[in-house]
Amino acid sequence: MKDIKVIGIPFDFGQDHIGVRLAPHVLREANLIPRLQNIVKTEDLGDIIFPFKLVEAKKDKYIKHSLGAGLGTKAISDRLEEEDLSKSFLLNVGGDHGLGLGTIHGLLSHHPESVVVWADAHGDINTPETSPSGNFHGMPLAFLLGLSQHPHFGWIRRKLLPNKLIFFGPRDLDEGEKDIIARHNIQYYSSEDINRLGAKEVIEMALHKADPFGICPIHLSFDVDVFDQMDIDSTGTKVPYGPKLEELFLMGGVLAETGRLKSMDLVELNPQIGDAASVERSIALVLEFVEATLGQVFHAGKEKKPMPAMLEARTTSGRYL
Ligand SMILES: NC(=[NH2+])NCCC[C@H](N)C(=O)O
Ligand SMILES: [Mn+2]
Repeated sequence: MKDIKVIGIPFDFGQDHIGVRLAPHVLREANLIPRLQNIVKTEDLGDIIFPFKLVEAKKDKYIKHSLGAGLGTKAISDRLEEEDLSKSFLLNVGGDHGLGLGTIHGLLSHHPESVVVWADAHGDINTPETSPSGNFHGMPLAFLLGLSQHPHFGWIRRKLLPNKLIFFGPRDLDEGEKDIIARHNIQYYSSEDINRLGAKEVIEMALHKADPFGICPIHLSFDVDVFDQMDIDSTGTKVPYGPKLEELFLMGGVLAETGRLKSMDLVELNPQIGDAASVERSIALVLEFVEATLGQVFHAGKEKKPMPAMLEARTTSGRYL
């Protein structure tokens, strides 16, 4: 890989907060692009444009904003499909996690054998029928695996195989999700597993099971709510008992060191949640995670840079005392 391509995806049809659509903008304001330029040549492809959420004329019984979610994810997939990614690392900056249907569907056209690591406090694998909330950001994986049908998602034509999916850090699963995960035998490592077995060991074991020959490209779909709620404030669906900061940074590093990490979603940062200081801390932490992971993708084995935002989060969170 020669360079990084960044695409902003202010997709917010997956849940009710509108602040997530501001994240690509605030991350650029916080110097996302120059910081990546320090690692390797980086091109900002700009944003995919979506209409604002409208009050739904007729409420869908199962999926809120289903028309926006269906058309929006199709637009994302089409956009990524036409992009030349042969020499580039792709960073998709969301937006809510519903966009993962679009990004991964689009990426599967380039790398049909991809392994997907879903780092998240949640499963995001509800079908419209099992979803307790009707929020599409809790459903993208069920569509990707071909477990859900809906008229606004009739465009879906690729499938992610359940054995290519790895959950890292989930701790808030709905009953229907637990069923789906068990039925399809999907790899699942909770914060407790990670703590007990070690982040490096867990991720290596998981990759080995998903891809025994170690040849498949890897996509990391990183929901910032995978961080413990004490470590990050500016996200819409926080959950306690997350993996430790070090464990998450290590996971990013181990994926990078395989040499096969080709793309990443960064989702659910919401700069409208939390006071000014915690918004600033959240942004700094997220940027540092991206920087540390991509630093390892392009300069594996080199000495790591100091991580002030992580240390700051450690001292303010009260979790590591
Ligand atoms: N990407 C997220 N933050 N997802 C939260 C999903 C929460 C819950 N499981 C639901 O289906 O509504
Ligand atoms: Mn998620």
